[in-house]
Amino acid sequence: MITLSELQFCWPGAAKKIIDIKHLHIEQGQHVFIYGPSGSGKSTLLSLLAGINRPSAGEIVLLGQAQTGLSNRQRDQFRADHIGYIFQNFNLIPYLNAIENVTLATEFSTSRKQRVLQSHKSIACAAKALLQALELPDEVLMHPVVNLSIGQQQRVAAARAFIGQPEIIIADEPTSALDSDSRNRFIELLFEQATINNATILFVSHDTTLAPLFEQKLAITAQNLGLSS
Ligand SMILES: Nc1ncnc2c1ncn2[C@@H]1O[C@H](COP(=O)(O)OP(=O)(O)OP(=O)(O)O)[C@@H](O)[C@H]1O
Repeated sequence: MITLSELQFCWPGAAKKIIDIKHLHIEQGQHVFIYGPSGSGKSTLLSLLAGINRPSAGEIVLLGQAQTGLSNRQRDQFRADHIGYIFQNFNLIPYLNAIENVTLATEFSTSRKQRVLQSHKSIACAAKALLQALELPDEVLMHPVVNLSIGQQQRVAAARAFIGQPEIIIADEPTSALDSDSRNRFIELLFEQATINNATILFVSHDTTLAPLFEQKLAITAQNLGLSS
């Protein structure tokens, strides 16, 4: 569950607010498509939700936890425990293999590690199962990810976001380098994993042909923000 109230954000030195949201509520488990023109503030909004930047005013409540009162360290821990982030450029460690890249996400969160070990005999086994569910071929599991195709790296990035069942998955234009068949299949796989965990997905893309796949659409423009179903 995500609630934003009177949320404002202005980059230091900028003349006007880039984010100005009166109220927004997203129920747990929703798949939300966030779109808007280049420069409208989509990535800025994600950085606020992930606690990377702090709002200039207003409140973000994630999973019942108000984020404003948290210290930087507490926000970092909250992110490690509850948020899986799929970056546009994936941010994988190039010389580590696929399984190592995925297990890394649990190194910063005891709760994610414990959740994994409730259902798997090791973190590596869980990483392998997730990568297989996301259709990464077995023969590349042990290759350094720098040698993987873009579509394969994207699956590793998704598995890293999902391991340990974080409640919120943030995906910032993760499909921009893919053809339309691979794009749709990747989104289907994301939804399958999210449904297993009842995770909320916040998915940013320029590609509005993807919007019908999502239950909710969030349009961001320079002036306003609206949610539709
Ligand atoms: N670190 C920063 N410091 C100052 N201004 C920034 C910073 N990051 C982004 N901005 C500004 O904030 C505005 C919104 O940028 P943002 O990256 O959030 O847009 P976006 O909608 O994600 O764009 P795109 O679709 O091109 O990725 C832009 O005017 C940008 O120049």
